[in-house]
Amino acid sequence: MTDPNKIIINLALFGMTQSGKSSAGNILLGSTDFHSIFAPCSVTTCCSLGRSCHLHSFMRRAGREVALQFQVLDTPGYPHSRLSNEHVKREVKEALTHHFGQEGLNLALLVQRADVPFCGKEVTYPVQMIQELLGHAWMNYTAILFTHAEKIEEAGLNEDKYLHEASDTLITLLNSIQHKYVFHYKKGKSIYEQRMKILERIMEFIKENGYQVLTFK
Ligand SMILES: Nc1nc2c(ncn2[C@@H]2O[C@H](COP(=O)(O)OP(=O)(O)OP(=O)(O)O)[C@@H](O)[C@H]2O)c(=O)[nH]1
Repeated sequence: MTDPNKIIINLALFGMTQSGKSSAGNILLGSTDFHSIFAPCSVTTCCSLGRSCHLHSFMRRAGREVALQFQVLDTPGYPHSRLSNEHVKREVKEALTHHFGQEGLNLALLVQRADVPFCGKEVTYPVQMIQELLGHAWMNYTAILFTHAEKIEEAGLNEDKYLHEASDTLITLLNSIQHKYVFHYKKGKSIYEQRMKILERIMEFIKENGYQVLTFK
């Protein structure tokens, strides 16, 4: 029987090689489960699922504290430096079915470096994979997690200015996903504060979507 005082939130990370998926996954989980390292090629080759500890004092329902647990699926970069696009797509599809087939996916996070312009053919590949694997309702279940956001501040911009000056491709994508985005700054605040800021925002998106999930067969 499901425990009414516990909610499991299922997230999947998508993005280009070295966009910061594993690192973002570790922040979300509050762990170092995923192997995250700088490399001039793709590091992650298989999908893997990480689970966070239960988070208390984060959410209340009907006057009672609800424990939240996040499950995060890390995926290989797309495009990948060694694996074909077909291989990566198959791997991710199988992992989604295996881990979230029944329970369902709450949110797909497109992990995108804020310091890499969102233009050209390759940046759209991960979006295409999300569309193919999530189906026609993909936009209700997708948010962008911008990594390397500290570069925005270093350039003397802020989030609003950055988005105002963004490429047409990014603006179109943001419009399709109803402006669901969050910036990750890898400096300043403690890891705990960075984590809470991102989790709060993600929970807002999930709540706005009525806690609906996408299942995979
Ligand atoms: N400065 C900065 N570095 C970051 C940020 N996010 C990730 N990195 C670094 O970028 C490098 C690659 O990060 P990963 O998390 O391994 O990237 P990935 O997308 O999982 O990489 P692949 O598995 O190769 O596709 C690591 O050295 C991270 O520490 C960020 O927000 N700011």
